Amino acid sequence: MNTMFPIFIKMSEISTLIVGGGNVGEEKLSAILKNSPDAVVTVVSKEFGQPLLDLAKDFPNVKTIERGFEVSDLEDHHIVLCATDDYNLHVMIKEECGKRNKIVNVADTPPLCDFYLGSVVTKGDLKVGISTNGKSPTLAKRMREFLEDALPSETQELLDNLKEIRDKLTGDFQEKVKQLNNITQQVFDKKE
Ligand SMILES: C[C@@]1(CC(=O)O)c2cc3[nH]c(cc4nc(cc5[nH]c(cc(n2)[C@H]1CCC(=O)O)[C@@](C)(CC(=O)O)[C@@H]5CCC(=O)O)C(CC(=O)O)=C4CCC(=O)O)c(CCC(=O)O)c3CC(=O)O
Ligand SMILES: NC(=O)C1=CN([C@@H]2O[C@H](COP(=O)(O)OP(=O)(O)OC[C@H]3O[C@@H](n4cnc5c(N)ncnc54)[C@H](O)[C@@H]3O)[C@@H](O)[C@H]2O)C=CC1
Repeated sequence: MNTMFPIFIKMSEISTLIVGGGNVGEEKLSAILKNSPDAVVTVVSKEFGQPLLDLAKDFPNVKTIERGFEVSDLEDHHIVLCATDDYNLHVMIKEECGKRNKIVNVADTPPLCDFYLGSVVTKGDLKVGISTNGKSPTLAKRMREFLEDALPSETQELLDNLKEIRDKLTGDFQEKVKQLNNITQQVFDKKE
């Protein structure tokens, strides 16, 4: 059983720290920015790979700091992603995050993670997050590809129409729920 609880975070409202600016750091930054171009991210790394620097330069809310990690780096951030090649550093960061009530992801060490990244299917405003409980990131990727193809291209139009209807509905909460359930029932019935 997958007991993780998925949430959708407004990455512009919180501050994220990535430790390590090599390949894995670039992959994690890229995953964040693909979803949330407005994310506020600081990357601290002894050295940076060129791909990360090339990516970061187009995003004013992404800051790169070229030096080793310092425990004080944790203070200004809500979530932390570790992507260095130093396992002992990751163990230390996990421990220091615990003391400060910060949540941490350690890319290649699931037991040190408080949260996992997921595969993400996006159709306009619709977003579906996928987790395999850490069992197979490759299956998560394949499921994303499958759902990207399967979801109808009119999904955004449907959402825009429903938003318009939702804004115009009157009556009490129960009545609105009933009307919206009826309307969406018709949409899904038509597809069968
Ligand atoms: C636990 C987790 C923690 C975390 O990173 O958050 C984790 C851990 C590990 N990943 C590893 C390897 C790979 N990861 C990918 C890809 C992705 N990995 C992602 C998430 C997660 N990866 C979290 C669990 C998610 C879940 O619950 O399913 C995705 C979904 C999201 C993202 O990273 O953005 C993204 C797909 C995005 C997309 O395309 O949709 C590929 C495939 C590829 O790149 O094509 C491979 C190689 C093939 C393979 O191994 O499967 C290894 C072994 C490292 C080694 O061998 O040394 C570990 C460590 C371990 O498992 O022990
Ligand atoms: N590259 C990949 O696709 C995968 C890598 N891994 C593992 O993930 C880890 C990272 O991989 P890569 O990103 O490829 O390595 P990398 O060597 O490209 O990047 C590691 C980065 O961490 C930085 N760093 C090291 N110590 C630091 C410290 N004390 N403070 C701040 N920054 C520090 C380095 O300067 C470097 O930029 C490795 O342990 C690797 O085995 C696991 C799965 C896949």
